[in-house]
Amino acid sequence: MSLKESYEIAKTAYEKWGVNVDDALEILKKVPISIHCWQGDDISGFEIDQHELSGGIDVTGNYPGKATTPEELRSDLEKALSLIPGKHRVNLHAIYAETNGEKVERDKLEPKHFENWVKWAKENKLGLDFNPTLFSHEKAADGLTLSHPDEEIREFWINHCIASRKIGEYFGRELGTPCLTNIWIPDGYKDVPSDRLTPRKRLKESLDQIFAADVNESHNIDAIESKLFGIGSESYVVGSHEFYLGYALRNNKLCLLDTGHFHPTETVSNKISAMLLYSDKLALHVSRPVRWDSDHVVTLDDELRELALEIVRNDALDQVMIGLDFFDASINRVAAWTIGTRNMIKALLYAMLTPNDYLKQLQEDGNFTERLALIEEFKTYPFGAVWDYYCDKMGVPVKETWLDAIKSYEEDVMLNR
Ligand SMILES: C[C@H](O)[C@H](O)[C@@H](O)C(=O)CO
Ligand SMILES: [Mn+2]
Repeated sequence: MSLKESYEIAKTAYEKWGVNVDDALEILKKVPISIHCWQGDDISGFEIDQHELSGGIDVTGNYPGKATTPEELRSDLEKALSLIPGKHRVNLHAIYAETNGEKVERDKLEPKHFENWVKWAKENKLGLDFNPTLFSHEKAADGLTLSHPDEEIREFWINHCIASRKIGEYFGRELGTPCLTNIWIPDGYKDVPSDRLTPRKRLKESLDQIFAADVNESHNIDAIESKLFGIGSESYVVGSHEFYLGYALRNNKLCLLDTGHFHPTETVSNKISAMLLYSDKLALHVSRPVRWDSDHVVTLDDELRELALEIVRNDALDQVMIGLDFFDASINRVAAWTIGTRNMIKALLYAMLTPNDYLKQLQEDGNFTERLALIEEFKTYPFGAVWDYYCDKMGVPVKETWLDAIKSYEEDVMLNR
């Protein structure tokens, strides 16, 4: 049976429940996923004096072929993008600046240090997002940055964040699509603190200074990312969820929810509807925590589907900015991007092929038997046939055939580095 024939059969099955499959594919095509560049080089970046990864995060594995230059990283991203249906965005960290062999301190970074990325994004019709890098640096050696008791250190990181917002503004202006500039800091303590309030007061003041700098909001959107704990900040993190939720609501900033940054039994899918009642927009770092914030490659698991369902059934595709955040050095890094991003898109498609209005009505009517029965039956509806047809229509490999492209690229390019 051809892809088209299987698709037509699947379409009939979904349409019986009022799902317009063609419309769903049209909508899906326009949903951008922000793909994080740092999966390609284990968050090393291209600074002249490379620092060891810090900030309580870790990349494990030594799979060969890691990108070590901006050209290699861009080439790897292009390969992954050629295997992923749709038009997407690329998310950069400040450590991916290109400074022509010159040492430029992070607080002195300028748009010109990202000209190559912008040129490349234009050529590939991509939007760019950005993050200041407040880790892997001697001024973050004790795990404190924007909440540091030392004013000079705080000042350095405040200036880095302001510089980053200006770089974000430049991306947005040049590319005609606003850049999401997201601030994540590692600040916290290994052991039980004797004062939780003072560091939070300092972080609040630092953020106020960062956001006081004049940056055009139509080109740059500010986000702040919370965390529960990291390696070395097990007992206390200054930028907790409650801290940033309060700050974002009061100051009209976006909260960025990383799916690995909460208690293991807490789910981000359950937070979206609550937060959207009070904020117009929020952002995601979709990751897969395994026992801790391990940043495993995103799989099509229950929580990913639930996350996508919450975005789709609440009509929030324009309100939730979807980005990814995982890093695995134990497998081919281009394959990691491809698997994780295809899964995110698959989850959105799955959500769009669910008869959400009907299921909502069943709940309103108190018909929980039919609600559960249908949710379960839809898990084995011919979703795969629609996905395969979509990939084919979008000109990317169908099913696992994309692996062939990875194997050739690994042999011809990655292993020769
Ligand atoms: C590279 C990091 O993952 C990123 O900056 C941050 O978003 C994070 O999730 C830290 O745990
Ligand atoms: Mn994150």
